[in-house]
Amino acid sequence: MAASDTRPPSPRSPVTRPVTARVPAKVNVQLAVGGRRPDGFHDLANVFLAVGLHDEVTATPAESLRVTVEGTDAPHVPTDHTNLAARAAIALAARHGIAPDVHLHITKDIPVAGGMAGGSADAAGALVACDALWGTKTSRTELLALCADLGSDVPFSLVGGAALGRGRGELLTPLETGGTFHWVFAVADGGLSTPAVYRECDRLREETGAGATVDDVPDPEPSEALLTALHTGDPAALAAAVTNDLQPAALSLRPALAETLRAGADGGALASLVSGSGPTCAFLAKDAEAAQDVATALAASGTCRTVRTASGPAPGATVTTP
Ligand SMILES: C[C@](O)(CO)[C@H](O)COP(=O)(O)OP(=O)(O)OC[C@H]1O[C@@H](n2ccc(N)nc2=O)[C@H](O)[C@@H]1O
Ligand SMILES: Nc1ncnc2c1ncn2[C@@H]1O[C@H](COP(=O)(O)OP(=O)(O)OP(=O)(O)O)[C@@H](O)[C@H]1O
Repeated sequence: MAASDTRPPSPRSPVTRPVTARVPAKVNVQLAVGGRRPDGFHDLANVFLAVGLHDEVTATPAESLRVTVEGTDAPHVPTDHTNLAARAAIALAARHGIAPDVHLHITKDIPVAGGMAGGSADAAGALVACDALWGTKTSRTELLALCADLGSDVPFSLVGGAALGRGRGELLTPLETGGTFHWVFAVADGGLSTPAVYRECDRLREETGAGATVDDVPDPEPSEALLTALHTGDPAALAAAVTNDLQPAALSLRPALAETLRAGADGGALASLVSGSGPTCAFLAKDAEAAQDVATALAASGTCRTVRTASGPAPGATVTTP
Protein backbone atom coordinates (compact mmCIF):
# COMPACT_ATOMS: atom_id res chain seq x y z
CA MET A 1 0.00 0.00 0.00
CA ALA A 2 1.37 3.48 -0.91
CA ALA A 3 2.13 5.86 1.98
CA SER A 4 -0.66 8.23 0.82
CA ASP A 5 -3.22 5.38 0.62
CA THR A 6 -5.55 5.77 3.63
CA ARG A 7 -7.80 2.78 2.83
CA PRO A 8 -7.91 0.11 5.58
CA PRO A 9 -5.76 -2.92 4.80
CA SER A 10 -7.53 -5.80 3.05
CA PRO A 11 -8.56 -8.52 5.55
CA ARG A 12 -7.09 -11.08 3.14
CA SER A 13 -3.69 -10.99 1.46
CA PRO A 14 -3.94 -13.65 -1.21
CA VAL A 15 -0.69 -14.80 -2.85
CA THR A 16 -0.38 -15.62 -6.54
CA ARG A 17 2.48 -18.11 -6.48
CA PRO A 18 1.75 -21.83 -5.83
CA VAL A 19 1.61 -23.02 -2.22
CA THR A 20 2.58 -26.62 -1.40
CA ALA A 21 1.66 -28.55 1.75
CA ARG A 22 3.21 -31.85 2.81
CA VAL A 23 1.06 -34.27 4.81
CA PRO A 24 1.91 -37.60 6.49
CA ALA A 25 0.21 -40.99 6.48
CA LYS A 26 -0.90 -42.58 9.75
CA VAL A 27 -0.84 -45.94 11.43
CA ASN A 28 -3.23 -46.74 14.29
CA VAL A 29 -1.22 -48.28 17.11
CA GLN A 30 -4.44 -48.89 19.03
CA LEU A 31 -7.85 -48.99 17.40
CA ALA A 32 -10.48 -49.91 19.98
CA VAL A 33 -13.92 -49.88 18.36
CA GLY A 34 -17.08 -49.43 20.40
CA GLY A 35 -20.59 -50.29 19.31
CA ARG A 36 -22.37 -48.77 16.30
CA ARG A 37 -23.98 -45.45 17.24
CA PRO A 38 -27.43 -44.38 16.05
CA ASP A 39 -25.68 -42.13 13.43
CA GLY A 40 -23.87 -45.17 11.99
CA PHE A 41 -20.41 -44.21 13.31
CA HIS A 42 -18.52 -46.09 16.04
CA ASP A 43 -17.00 -44.52 19.13
CA LEU A 44 -13.27 -45.15 19.21
CA ALA A 45 -10.20 -45.11 21.37
CA ASN A 46 -7.94 -44.43 18.40
CA VAL A 47 -4.23 -43.94 19.02
CA PHE A 48 -2.77 -42.40 15.89
CA LEU A 49 0.91 -42.17 14.95
CA ALA A 50 1.89 -40.10 11.91
CA VAL A 51 4.60 -41.73 9.80
CA GLY A 52 6.97 -40.42 7.16
CA LEU A 53 5.12 -41.41 3.99
CA HIS A 54 3.78 -38.22 2.48
CA ASP A 55 1.39 -36.75 -0.06
CA GLU A 56 1.92 -33.21 -1.31
CA VAL A 57 -0.88 -30.84 -2.27
CA THR A 58 -0.03 -27.77 -4.37
CA ALA A 59 -2.61 -25.00 -4.62
CA THR A 60 -2.36 -22.55 -7.55
CA PRO A 61 -4.81 -19.75 -8.48
CA ALA A 62 -7.14 -20.88 -11.30
CA GLU A 63 -10.30 -19.84 -13.15
CA SER A 64 -12.26 -22.59 -11.40
CA LEU A 65 -11.73 -25.59 -9.08
CA ARG A 66 -9.64 -28.29 -10.73
CA VAL A 67 -7.85 -31.40 -9.34
CA THR A 68 -4.95 -33.29 -10.89
CA VAL A 69 -3.15 -36.27 -9.37
CA GLU A 70 0.23 -37.87 -10.05
CA GLY A 71 1.73 -41.07 -8.61
CA THR A 72 1.40 -44.84 -9.02
CA ASP A 73 -2.09 -44.94 -7.50
CA ALA A 74 -3.32 -41.82 -9.39
CA PRO A 75 -5.78 -43.77 -11.62
CA HIS A 76 -7.70 -44.78 -8.47
CA VAL A 77 -8.16 -41.22 -7.18
CA PRO A 78 -11.19 -39.18 -8.30
CA THR A 79 -10.42 -35.79 -9.89
CA ASP A 80 -13.96 -34.40 -9.62
CA HIS A 81 -15.43 -32.56 -6.66
CA THR A 82 -15.74 -35.80 -4.65
CA ASN A 83 -11.97 -35.72 -4.13
CA LEU A 84 -11.50 -34.98 -0.44
CA ALA A 85 -8.98 -32.21 -1.27
CA ALA A 86 -11.58 -30.52 -3.51
CA ARG A 87 -14.21 -30.87 -0.78
CA ALA A 88 -11.78 -29.27 1.68
CA ALA A 89 -11.16 -26.29 -0.64
CA ILE A 90 -14.93 -25.86 -1.16
CA ALA A 91 -15.56 -25.96 2.60
CA LEU A 92 -12.80 -23.44 3.38
CA ALA A 93 -13.95 -21.06 0.62
CA ALA A 94 -17.58 -21.29 1.83
CA ARG A 95 -16.43 -20.52 5.38
CA HIS A 96 -14.89 -17.26 4.11
CA GLY A 97 -17.54 -16.42 1.48
CA ILE A 98 -15.14 -16.66 -1.47
CA ALA A 99 -15.06 -18.79 -4.62
CA PRO A 100 -12.96 -21.98 -4.48
CA ASP A 101 -11.12 -21.10 -7.70
CA VAL A 102 -7.97 -23.14 -7.30
CA HIS A 103 -5.98 -25.82 -9.06
CA LEU A 104 -5.07 -28.56 -6.58
CA HIS A 105 -2.28 -30.84 -7.72
CA ILE A 106 -1.80 -33.93 -5.55
CA THR A 107 1.49 -35.82 -5.60
CA LYS A 108 0.33 -39.12 -4.16
CA ASP A 109 2.70 -41.41 -2.29
CA ILE A 110 0.28 -42.69 0.40
CA PRO A 111 -1.45 -45.91 -0.76
CA VAL A 112 -5.08 -45.30 -1.87
CA ALA A 113 -7.81 -46.99 0.19
CA GLY A 114 -4.97 -48.57 2.20
CA GLY A 115 -6.00 -47.71 5.76
CA MET A 116 -3.30 -45.01 6.03
CA ALA A 117 -5.58 -41.94 5.75
CA GLY A 118 -4.43 -40.92 2.27
CA GLY A 119 -7.58 -39.01 1.31
CA SER A 120 -7.67 -37.42 4.75
CA ALA A 121 -4.06 -36.26 4.29
CA ASP A 122 -4.99 -34.59 1.00
CA ALA A 123 -7.95 -32.85 2.64
CA ALA A 124 -5.76 -31.47 5.45
CA GLY A 125 -3.08 -30.50 2.91
CA ALA A 126 -5.63 -28.67 0.72
CA LEU A 127 -6.94 -26.77 3.76
CA VAL A 128 -3.56 -25.43 4.84
CA ALA A 129 -2.37 -24.77 1.27
CA CYS A 130 -5.57 -22.91 0.29
CA ASP A 131 -5.60 -21.00 3.58
CA ALA A 132 -2.08 -19.74 2.79
CA LEU A 133 -2.89 -19.08 -0.90
CA TRP A 134 -6.08 -17.17 -0.15
CA GLY A 135 -4.67 -15.35 2.91
CA THR A 136 -7.74 -16.40 4.87
CA LYS A 137 -5.80 -16.86 8.16
CA THR A 138 -8.23 -19.46 9.51
CA SER A 139 -7.72 -20.21 13.21
CA ARG A 140 -6.49 -23.65 14.26
CA THR A 141 -9.83 -24.28 16.01
CA GLU A 142 -11.80 -23.47 12.85
CA LEU A 143 -9.46 -25.58 10.71
CA LEU A 144 -9.98 -28.52 13.10
CA ALA A 145 -13.77 -28.09 12.88
CA LEU A 146 -13.60 -28.06 9.06
CA CYS A 147 -11.39 -31.18 9.21
CA ALA A 148 -13.87 -33.01 11.44
CA ASP A 149 -16.71 -32.26 8.99
CA LEU A 150 -14.65 -33.72 6.14
CA GLY A 151 -13.86 -37.04 7.84
CA SER A 152 -12.99 -38.69 11.15
CA ASP A 153 -9.26 -39.05 10.31
CA VAL A 154 -8.80 -35.56 8.83
CA PRO A 155 -8.13 -33.67 12.13
CA PHE A 156 -5.23 -36.03 12.87
CA SER A 157 -3.76 -35.47 9.39
CA LEU A 158 -3.68 -31.77 10.24
CA VAL A 159 -1.97 -32.14 13.64
CA GLY A 160 0.28 -35.19 13.05
CA GLY A 161 2.68 -36.47 15.71
CA ALA A 162 0.85 -38.88 17.97
CA ALA A 163 -2.63 -38.38 19.39
CA LEU A 164 -5.53 -40.13 21.05
CA GLY A 165 -8.75 -39.78 19.05
CA ARG A 166 -12.05 -40.15 20.91
CA GLY A 167 -15.60 -39.81 19.62
CA ARG A 168 -15.49 -41.09 16.03
CA GLY A 169 -11.74 -40.30 16.06
CA GLU A 170 -12.02 -36.54 15.52
CA LEU A 171 -11.64 -35.40 19.17
CA LEU A 172 -7.90 -35.31 19.60
CA THR A 173 -5.58 -35.20 22.59
CA PRO A 174 -1.92 -34.88 21.55
CA LEU A 175 0.44 -37.48 23.01
CA GLU A 176 4.12 -37.07 23.89
CA THR A 177 6.39 -39.70 22.37
CA GLY A 178 9.77 -40.63 23.77
CA GLY A 179 11.52 -41.66 20.58
CA THR A 180 11.30 -42.68 16.95
CA PHE A 181 9.49 -45.88 15.96
CA HIS A 182 10.57 -47.73 12.83
CA TRP A 183 7.86 -49.27 10.64
CA VAL A 184 7.54 -51.37 7.53
CA PHE A 185 4.35 -51.22 5.45
CA ALA A 186 3.23 -54.01 3.13
CA VAL A 187 0.97 -52.42 0.53
CA ALA A 188 -1.66 -54.78 -0.88
CA ASP A 189 -3.02 -55.02 -4.40
CA GLY A 190 -6.35 -53.16 -4.34
CA GLY A 191 -7.93 -51.32 -1.43
CA LEU A 192 -10.61 -51.99 1.17
CA SER A 193 -13.59 -49.71 1.72
CA THR A 194 -13.59 -48.25 5.25
CA PRO A 195 -17.42 -48.45 5.68
CA ALA A 196 -17.37 -52.06 4.46
CA VAL A 197 -14.75 -52.97 7.08
CA TYR A 198 -16.77 -51.34 9.89
CA ARG A 199 -19.88 -53.19 8.62
CA GLU A 200 -17.96 -56.48 8.66
CA CYS A 201 -16.79 -55.75 12.22
CA ASP A 202 -20.45 -55.32 13.24
CA ARG A 203 -21.46 -58.47 11.35
CA LEU A 204 -18.77 -60.57 13.07
CA ARG A 205 -19.85 -59.21 16.47
CA GLU A 206 -23.51 -60.02 15.75
CA GLU A 207 -22.51 -63.51 14.58
CA THR A 208 -21.10 -64.26 18.04
CA GLY A 209 -24.44 -63.21 19.55
CA ALA A 210 -22.88 -60.34 21.51
CA GLY A 211 -24.57 -57.59 19.49
CA ALA A 212 -22.88 -54.66 17.78
CA THR A 213 -24.58 -51.48 18.98
CA VAL A 214 -23.48 -48.99 21.65
CA ASP A 215 -25.87 -50.74 24.03
CA ASP A 216 -24.10 -54.08 23.55
CA VAL A 217 -20.39 -53.25 23.24
CA PRO A 218 -18.34 -51.81 26.15
CA ASP A 219 -17.00 -48.26 25.68
CA PRO A 220 -13.56 -48.37 24.03
CA GLU A 221 -10.69 -47.29 26.30
CA PRO A 222 -7.05 -46.45 25.56
CA SER A 223 -4.49 -48.92 26.86
CA GLU A 224 -2.32 -47.52 29.66
CA ALA A 225 0.51 -49.87 28.69
CA LEU A 226 0.39 -48.57 25.12
CA LEU A 227 0.39 -44.90 26.13
CA THR A 228 3.36 -45.56 28.45
CA ALA A 229 5.26 -47.36 25.66
CA LEU A 230 4.72 -44.39 23.33
CA HIS A 231 5.80 -41.99 26.05
CA THR A 232 9.00 -43.88 26.82
CA GLY A 233 9.75 -44.65 23.15
CA ASP A 234 10.15 -48.37 23.85
CA PRO A 235 9.44 -50.37 20.67
CA ALA A 236 9.26 -53.77 22.43
CA ALA A 237 6.69 -52.45 24.93
CA LEU A 238 4.73 -50.79 22.12
CA ALA A 239 4.79 -54.03 20.14
CA ALA A 240 3.34 -55.91 23.10
CA ALA A 241 0.49 -53.40 23.40
CA VAL A 242 -0.64 -52.68 19.79
CA THR A 243 -4.20 -53.80 18.94
CA ASN A 244 -6.65 -53.24 16.11
CA ASP A 245 -10.31 -54.22 16.60
CA LEU A 246 -10.86 -53.87 12.82
CA GLN A 247 -8.23 -56.51 12.05
CA PRO A 248 -10.58 -59.54 12.22
CA ALA A 249 -12.95 -57.73 9.83
CA ALA A 250 -10.16 -56.84 7.38
CA LEU A 251 -8.91 -60.45 7.50
CA SER A 252 -12.43 -61.75 6.98
CA LEU A 253 -12.78 -59.61 3.84
CA ARG A 254 -9.20 -60.28 2.66
CA PRO A 255 -8.03 -63.66 4.13
CA ALA A 256 -4.72 -63.49 2.22
CA LEU A 257 -3.56 -60.72 4.59
CA ALA A 258 -2.87 -63.46 7.18
CA GLU A 259 0.04 -64.60 4.98
CA THR A 260 1.41 -61.05 4.77
CA LEU A 261 1.24 -60.71 8.56
CA ARG A 262 3.02 -64.05 8.99
CA ALA A 263 5.75 -63.11 6.48
CA GLY A 264 6.54 -59.93 8.42
CA ALA A 265 6.60 -61.77 11.74
CA ASP A 266 8.91 -64.42 10.25
CA GLY A 267 11.12 -61.58 8.99
CA GLY A 268 11.70 -60.40 12.56
CA ALA A 269 9.00 -57.77 13.14
CA LEU A 270 8.27 -57.07 16.81
CA ALA A 271 4.57 -56.60 15.96
CA SER A 272 2.47 -57.27 12.87
CA LEU A 273 -0.95 -55.70 12.44
CA VAL A 274 -3.39 -54.44 9.86
CA SER A 275 -3.15 -50.64 9.51
CA GLY A 276 -6.55 -49.14 10.39
CA SER A 277 -9.20 -50.55 8.05
CA GLY A 278 -6.48 -52.17 5.90
CA PRO A 279 -5.46 -53.76 3.65
CA THR A 280 -1.98 -52.27 4.26
CA CYS A 281 -0.18 -54.30 6.93
CA ALA A 282 2.12 -52.52 9.39
CA PHE A 283 5.18 -54.04 11.05
CA LEU A 284 7.04 -52.49 13.97
CA ALA A 285 10.78 -53.08 14.02
CA LYS A 286 13.39 -52.71 16.78
CA ASP A 287 15.38 -50.11 14.83
CA ALA A 288 16.07 -48.85 11.29
CA GLU A 289 18.35 -51.79 10.50
CA ALA A 290 15.79 -54.37 11.64
CA ALA A 291 13.17 -52.55 9.55
CA GLN A 292 15.32 -53.11 6.44
CA ASP A 293 15.50 -56.85 7.26
CA VAL A 294 11.71 -57.06 7.68
CA ALA A 295 11.25 -55.15 4.40
CA THR A 296 13.57 -57.53 2.56
CA ALA A 297 11.72 -60.58 3.94
CA LEU A 298 8.34 -59.15 2.97
CA ALA A 299 9.49 -58.26 -0.54
CA ALA A 300 10.84 -61.81 -0.99
CA SER A 301 7.61 -63.37 0.34
CA GLY A 302 5.50 -62.30 -2.63
CA THR A 303 2.59 -61.59 -0.27
CA CYS A 304 2.18 -57.88 -1.12
CA ARG A 305 2.43 -55.39 -3.98
CA THR A 306 5.10 -53.09 -2.53
CA VAL A 307 7.01 -52.65 0.68
CA ARG A 308 7.76 -49.26 2.24
CA THR A 309 9.70 -48.26 5.34
CA ALA A 310 8.89 -45.13 7.36
CA SER A 311 9.39 -43.85 10.87
CA GLY A 312 7.14 -41.91 13.20
CA PRO A 313 6.10 -39.63 14.74
CA ALA A 314 6.08 -37.24 11.76
CA PRO A 315 4.78 -33.63 11.71
CA GLY A 316 1.24 -32.90 10.52
CA ALA A 317 0.20 -30.88 7.46
CA THR A 318 2.92 -28.30 6.81
CA VAL A 319 3.28 -25.61 4.15
CA THR A 320 6.68 -26.19 2.54
CA THR A 321 6.84 -23.29 0.08
CA PRO A 322 8.40 -20.05 1.37
C1 LIG B 1 -10.42 -46.77 10.23
C2 LIG B 1 -9.90 -45.37 10.52
O1 LIG B 1 -9.02 -44.97 9.46
C3 LIG B 1 -9.06 -45.41 11.80
O2 LIG B 1 -8.34 -44.21 12.00
C4 LIG B 1 -11.03 -44.36 10.67
O3 LIG B 1 -11.92 -44.74 11.71
C5 LIG B 1 -11.77 -44.08 9.39
O4 LIG B 1 -11.83 -42.70 9.26
P1 LIG B 1 -12.31 -42.01 7.88
O5 LIG B 1 -11.80 -42.78 6.72
O6 LIG B 1 -11.95 -40.56 8.01
O7 LIG B 1 -13.87 -42.24 7.98
P2 LIG B 1 -15.10 -41.26 7.69
O8 LIG B 1 -14.93 -40.67 6.33
O9 LIG B 1 -15.31 -40.34 8.83
O10 LIG B 1 -16.29 -42.32 7.67
C6 LIG B 1 -16.44 -43.26 6.64
C7 LIG B 1 -17.32 -44.38 7.15
O11 LIG B 1 -16.57 -45.20 8.05
C8 LIG B 1 -17.39 -45.63 9.12
N1 LIG B 1 -16.85 -45.11 10.38
C9 LIG B 1 -15.84 -44.21 10.40
C10 LIG B 1 -15.32 -43.75 11.60
C11 LIG B 1 -15.90 -44.23 12.79
N2 LIG B 1 -15.46 -43.82 13.97
N3 LIG B 1 -16.92 -45.12 12.75
C12 LIG B 1 -17.39 -45.58 11.56
O12 LIG B 1 -18.30 -46.40 11.54
C13 LIG B 1 -18.78 -45.12 8.81
O13 LIG B 1 -19.43 -46.14 8.07
C14 LIG B 1 -18.53 -43.92 7.93
O14 LIG B 1 -19.60 -43.63 7.08
N1 LIG C 1 -7.57 -37.30 -2.30
C1 LIG C 1 -7.93 -38.58 -2.30
N2 LIG C 1 -7.01 -39.54 -2.22
C2 LIG C 1 -7.39 -40.84 -2.20
N3 LIG C 1 -8.65 -41.27 -2.29
C3 LIG C 1 -9.60 -40.36 -2.36
C4 LIG C 1 -9.29 -38.98 -2.36
N4 LIG C 1 -10.43 -38.32 -2.41
C5 LIG C 1 -11.41 -39.22 -2.44
N5 LIG C 1 -10.93 -40.47 -2.42
C6 LIG C 1 -11.74 -41.70 -2.41
O1 LIG C 1 -11.71 -42.21 -1.08
C7 LIG C 1 -11.50 -43.63 -1.05
C8 LIG C 1 -10.69 -43.97 0.20
O2 LIG C 1 -9.40 -43.51 -0.02
P1 LIG C 1 -8.30 -43.28 1.11
O3 LIG C 1 -6.97 -43.40 0.43
O4 LIG C 1 -8.56 -42.04 1.86
O5 LIG C 1 -8.58 -44.53 2.05
P2 LIG C 1 -7.94 -44.93 3.41
O6 LIG C 1 -6.50 -44.47 3.42
O7 LIG C 1 -8.21 -46.37 3.61
O8 LIG C 1 -8.75 -44.07 4.47
P3 LIG C 1 -8.71 -44.19 6.07
O9 LIG C 1 -7.41 -44.78 6.49
O10 LIG C 1 -8.84 -42.72 6.49
O11 LIG C 1 -9.92 -44.99 6.42
C9 LIG C 1 -10.80 -43.94 -2.38
O12 LIG C 1 -11.15 -45.19 -2.86
C10 LIG C 1 -11.23 -42.82 -3.30
O13 LIG C 1 -12.35 -43.24 -4.09
